[in-house]
Amino acid sequence: MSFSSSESQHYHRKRKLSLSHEVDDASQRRRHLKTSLRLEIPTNSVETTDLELESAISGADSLFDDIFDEASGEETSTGTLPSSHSLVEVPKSSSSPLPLTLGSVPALRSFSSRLHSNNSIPGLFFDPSILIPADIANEVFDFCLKTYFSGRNANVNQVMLFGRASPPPSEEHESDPDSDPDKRNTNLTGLPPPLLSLLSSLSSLLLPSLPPITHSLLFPDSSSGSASPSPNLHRARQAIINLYHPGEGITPHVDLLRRFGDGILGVSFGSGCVMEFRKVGEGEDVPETYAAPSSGTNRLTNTTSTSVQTSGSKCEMRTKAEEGEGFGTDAYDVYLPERSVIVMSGDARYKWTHGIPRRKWDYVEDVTQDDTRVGLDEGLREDSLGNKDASKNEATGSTTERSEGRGRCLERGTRLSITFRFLLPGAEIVGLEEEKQAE
Ligand SMILES: O=C(O)CCC(=O)C(=O)O
Ligand SMILES: [Fe+2]
Repeated sequence: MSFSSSESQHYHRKRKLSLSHEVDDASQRRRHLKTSLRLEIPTNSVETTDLELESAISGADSLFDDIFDEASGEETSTGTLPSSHSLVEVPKSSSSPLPLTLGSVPALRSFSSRLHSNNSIPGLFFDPSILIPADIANEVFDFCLKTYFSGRNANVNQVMLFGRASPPPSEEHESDPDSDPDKRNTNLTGLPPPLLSLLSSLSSLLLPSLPPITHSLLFPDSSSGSASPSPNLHRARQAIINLYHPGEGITPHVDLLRRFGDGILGVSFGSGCVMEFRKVGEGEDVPETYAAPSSGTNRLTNTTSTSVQTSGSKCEMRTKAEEGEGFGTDAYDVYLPERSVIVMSGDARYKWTHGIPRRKWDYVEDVTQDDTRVGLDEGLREDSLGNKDASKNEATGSTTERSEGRGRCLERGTRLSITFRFLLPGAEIVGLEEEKQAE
């Protein structure tokens, strides 16, 4: 199977929890599984095809062959950081009450991060006070649930959409003699209108806070004030939509180095959750493989990563001794409230893993710039969590909140995330490796 991203297509992923298996020996990691993918051409619903794809799966936690997001198993490159983009993120405006980069001014993050490291993550931009407007969030959330995850897709939990690359001026002229900008920016992009509106509102929302070079990385077509042209200009955009039920998470990973460029933009809908960041050690293989959202065992979380362990319907702090040994030196847990936006570029994209622990509750403590706790007043709660109004999450069952010691336990609801990335040249042709393996 192969396709060009210029043909608008999307893939539904079916969760097959029964196929989960634990494999410790790296040589036994590769498994051939039947993975059912539905290939659809969504623009004007031209065609729908069901494919059975024989493919390889790698990683002990993996439930699927992830032809787009997992390495083939041998891919262990540490990647090189594009020299044009070695970043220390410095928000350029002070218009936001909490403009921050992680590590410099984390307004809210889960307790464990404070225990393990105070270092920042260059290239990670996260400001919990920057929230996408509720009406846009609701529209996108409802649209995605209805379009991709209900009815015959009720067992799907991951969908990939591919937007067209905007062609260089000469090609653009050939393919669209009228050069109608409206056409280029809407129905011909391949992404559905609610996602295009989301992108446009994200671009405006982030413009005052992101460094111009980062803004131009994420929104190469917009005028961000960046002096240098974006490396992502004319690259196809991928939107990966993940649906997490309470208790589900995603294995720590670095997004595929050979498939995606720099600049990853993620938005949370429906519920918040903790995202864990871990620095990849010197000489350590970059873990590019990951499991799609699932409730399978996450050994990293269970044994080493958090000072607060949650299970079932309980949220309780664990003592340090219960945490286990082996935790690395650089680690942060960041609570991503619903409607919040996270940006990974530079080191954050290439040298740190991100993952979501599989649990139903997150224990979250508010901290300020100098790591002093701030009061849990209503204003802060509303700003940082976006969850002041408890009735607002009725549809998804999120977010029950309980005070526990020095922080709060937040119950997860159904969370949907949309992550936007750019395909590297050549990465828009997929499936060749998988076809070979299937032979
Ligand atoms: O759900 C999220 O926010 C993260 C998803 C992610 O990391 C991925 O799909 O690569
Ligand atoms: Fe990722």
